[in-house]
Amino acid sequence: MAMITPERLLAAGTMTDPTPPKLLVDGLAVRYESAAPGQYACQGIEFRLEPGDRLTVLGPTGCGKSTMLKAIAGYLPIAAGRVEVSGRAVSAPGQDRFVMFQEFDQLFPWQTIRSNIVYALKARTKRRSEKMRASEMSTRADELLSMVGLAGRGDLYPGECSGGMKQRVALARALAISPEVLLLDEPFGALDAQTRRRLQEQLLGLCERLDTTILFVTHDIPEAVMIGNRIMMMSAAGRVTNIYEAENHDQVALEEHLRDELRSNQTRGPGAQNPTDASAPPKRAGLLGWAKGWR
Ligand SMILES: Nc1ncnc2c1ncn2[C@@H]1O[C@H](COP(=O)(O)OP(=O)(O)OP(=O)(O)O)[C@@H](O)[C@H]1O
Repeated sequence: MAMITPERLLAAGTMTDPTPPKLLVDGLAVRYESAAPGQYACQGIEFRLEPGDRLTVLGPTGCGKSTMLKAIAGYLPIAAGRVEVSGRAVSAPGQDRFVMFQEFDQLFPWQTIRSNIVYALKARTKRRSEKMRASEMSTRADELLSMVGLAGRGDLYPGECSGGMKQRVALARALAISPEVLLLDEPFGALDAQTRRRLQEQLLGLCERLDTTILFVTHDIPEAVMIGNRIMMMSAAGRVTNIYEAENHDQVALEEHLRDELRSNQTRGPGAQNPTDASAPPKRAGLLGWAKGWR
């Protein structure tokens, strides 16, 4: 059974923590307009991430992982609960969050990959009212390209890049924006196994180096365990069933356990996406900020 530590008491809001978490998701529920009354794509989602946390999200297909991510990004309205970044409520997209999707076409095709990154640097300096000369931006863009294994390739256009290269550029661009929270929705899903592995390693290295907070949706259990310091499992009903602290578990045993849990979560359990009373807010998961043990 999981111990109640001071950290968990803090997380549960029973003590006062002066520093707001990097990302707070508290009782989040999202409903599409076309859905039946009272039917939520995800509901009762609760977690909090501190700087440098990497939460990976697993769950059966259609359980609401992308929906949750889009709501956190501010692209979808919140039906219940709240989302905060560093204590600021999220109600629309903002530069404090950056989303990276699986599609390779997030770059401006008419600009070189270096210019794509310079564009992001301009956005960041404007947001922070910083000053950076054009030559500095160009140098910084080349540094970022080197960090993702694309040294000396800055003059290429997106149309001249492979899928894996474009995802590297997208990653470099995300890092150039330097968001408070990086949201990734199966970013490497369409890549071959070798490229995927290399990008996973690069992402992990960069996140550790830059202390980036990430929320990473994936279907791939080894990827979830490799990237995440926390792994969140969702049920077909769009609810959180468990959050694991990766470091507390043997990697192989955890992967096996997650495989079993994912299999049993395929079936829609009690409290599925259809609370009977449409006006009532969906029930909370009761997992805010702490990881349920499974041993
Ligand atoms: N634009 C939309 N309009 C209406 N319903 C939607 C829309 N997008 C998704 N849904 C529904 O919301 C639910 C959750 O979908 P979502 O894409 O978030 O799941 P997911 O867990 O990310 O799926 P997958 O693992 O297959 O990518 C599904 O029942 C889906 O049909």
